[in-house]
Amino acid sequence: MSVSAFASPQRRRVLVFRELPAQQLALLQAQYEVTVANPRLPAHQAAFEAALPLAEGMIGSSVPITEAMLDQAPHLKVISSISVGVDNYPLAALRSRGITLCHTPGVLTETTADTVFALIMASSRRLVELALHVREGHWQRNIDESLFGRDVHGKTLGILGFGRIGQALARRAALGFNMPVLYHARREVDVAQQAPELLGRVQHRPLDEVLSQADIVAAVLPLTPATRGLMNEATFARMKPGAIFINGARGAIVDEAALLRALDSGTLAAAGLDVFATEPLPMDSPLRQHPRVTALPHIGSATHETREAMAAMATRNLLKALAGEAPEGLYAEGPEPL
Ligand SMILES: NC(=O)C1=CN([C@@H]2O[C@H](COP(=O)(O)OP(=O)(O)OC[C@H]3O[C@@H](n4cnc5c(N)ncnc54)[C@H](O)[C@@H]3O)[C@@H](O)[C@H]2O)C=CC1
Ligand SMILES: O=C(O)C(=O)CO
Repeated sequence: MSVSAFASPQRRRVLVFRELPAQQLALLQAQYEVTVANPRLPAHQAAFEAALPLAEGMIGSSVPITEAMLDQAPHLKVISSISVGVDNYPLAALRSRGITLCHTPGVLTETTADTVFALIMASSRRLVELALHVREGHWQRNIDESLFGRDVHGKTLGILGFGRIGQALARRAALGFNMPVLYHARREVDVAQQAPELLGRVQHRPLDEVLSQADIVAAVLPLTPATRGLMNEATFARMKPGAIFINGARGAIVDEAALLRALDSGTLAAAGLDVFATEPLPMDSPLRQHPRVTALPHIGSATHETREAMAAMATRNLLKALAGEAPEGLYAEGPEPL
């Protein structure tokens, strides 16, 4: 991606802070003066900062937007995130400044649930480890039980967060793999109304019960002040000995040092992680090399189809919101603060 600006003083300005497909960029350029500058790239930082003072709209993802940036952007009306998670945005500051936040719920739900289920399979059946066993030439005779995995079908799945992705994950587990599902969420879901196909197959339980009864626990809830560090020394200790932990949410919901201790003490048999406290995962993180960790580079929604759908939805959101119309992906905080 190159830093680009198409100057024309009278047009309203939009700042694109992460790569956008050409088609979406063209839609923006047809109506707005567009600067493309990703502040995570040193070569783009100056252009990003120079664009803030005139920007009315911003679109992108994976960049923490700070109050200091908002201070530099007095004309900003809309931020359109190419993500469903909104933990990169200072929600209270946006609210108090009257800046609209949009996101991309729904279009990535099924793909992210696929990724989380893939991590469940990979961690339980040791798929990555055993594929490397073949690739590295260690398959010289039939494997013995030291390399056996664990069944997935029929095991109890605990889901932390039972919204769009949690319910899509439950469908895969309950309907495809005959797994009883326990879930922990801020409130009980009316399954008969929202997911009738899961009636009788999922149960809402307090966190402690989900942790102590599930064979596999998968986190798919947002990162908020209430969920930061949710999985820590005490909560890992409540999990079944030999259980598997999967994180498809955000890295910071987990105390990574406590996770490593839980793996090394034998509390956890394995962990499957798509997200990390620091991304990309630092080279010296012990999670990179741990034999019982399957680590992915935050690919929950990373398919061609889904990333295109997210970019298209985020672009529509931005154009609508800047036109003063109601965008499909308006981020609205629920009745309870996050
Ligand atoms: N790994 C990846 O690439 C991806 C990760 N995600 C993460 O997944 C999250 C969930 O996405 P959706 O299912 O679309 O969201 P959603 O809003 O539909 O569902 C969130 C669920 O979490 C629950 N929840 C929220 N705060 C809670 C708390 N303090 N305690 C217990 N439960 C709580 C809610 O009650 C709800 O059941 C996103 O916020 C994002 O962080 C989303 C997409 C891709
Ligand atoms: O949408 C999100 O929140 C992601 O993590 C990436 O798709």
